[in-house]
Amino acid sequence: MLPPADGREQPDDFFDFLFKIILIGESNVGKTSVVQSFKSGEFSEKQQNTIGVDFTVRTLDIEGKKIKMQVWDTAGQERFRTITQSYYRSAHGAMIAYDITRRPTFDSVPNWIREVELYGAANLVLCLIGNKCDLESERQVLFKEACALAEERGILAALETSAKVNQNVDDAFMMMARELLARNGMEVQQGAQGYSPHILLRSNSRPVNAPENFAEKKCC
Ligand SMILES: Nc1nc2c(ncn2[C@@H]2O[C@H](COP(=O)(O)OP(=O)(O)OP(=O)(O)O)[C@@H](O)[C@H]2O)c(=O)[nH]1
Repeated sequence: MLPPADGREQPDDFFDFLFKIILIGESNVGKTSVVQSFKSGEFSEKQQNTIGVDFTVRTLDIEGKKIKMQVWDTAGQERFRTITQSYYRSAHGAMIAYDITRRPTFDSVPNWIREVELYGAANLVLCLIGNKCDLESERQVLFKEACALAEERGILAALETSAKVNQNVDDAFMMMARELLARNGMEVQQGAQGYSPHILLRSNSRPVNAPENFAEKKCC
């Protein structure tokens, strides 16, 4: 959408880019909490399990552009799988979340990648999110394991987040937005040098469903 040329105030729903991001992963890994943290910075210990799909919107300002992030928070429970799959196709980016304190939620990440490959659009950008990193003493998954998986599968970034203490949540969405802007021909800097040790940003990620030779792979 182009801004009015006469300098009039922009309406609330003005934006330069609209990106649709889907959050997927096993039940109770904290998808709804991450979205809430992104939207309002708030956290609640008690969350209802998501039924189907919930929508949230937040507008980011990146290098003078208004980026509307429409985030689809999906239910992790198996019984909603058919509903949630129908949302993959129109997503520009997908965040696969796991819980760093529950190994099986990380072990199932390849299944979620397969879902995205099956039902997602070409060129969909993928991020991996290890949530609940505030619970360090209960950790069952090392960050380097997530990094290795990201390298192996051509995932844009691996991040450890905490919705509870609002750690790295905004960074995850910012990275996704910047990558999508770059793929839309905008010149944007990722600024990865400022990120924490719980963030791996790969410069040569390969979009899901893109040919194998889209980008060369390199090791950590
Ligand atoms: N300590 C801690 N607890 C968290 C964090 N994120 C979420 N939780 C808790 O984990 C539980 C599950 O969180 P949800 O956000 O409902 O998980 P979900 O992945 O959306 O679950 P489904 O809707 O079933 O797919 C809740 O009790 C949250 O309070 C976090 O970063 N740290």
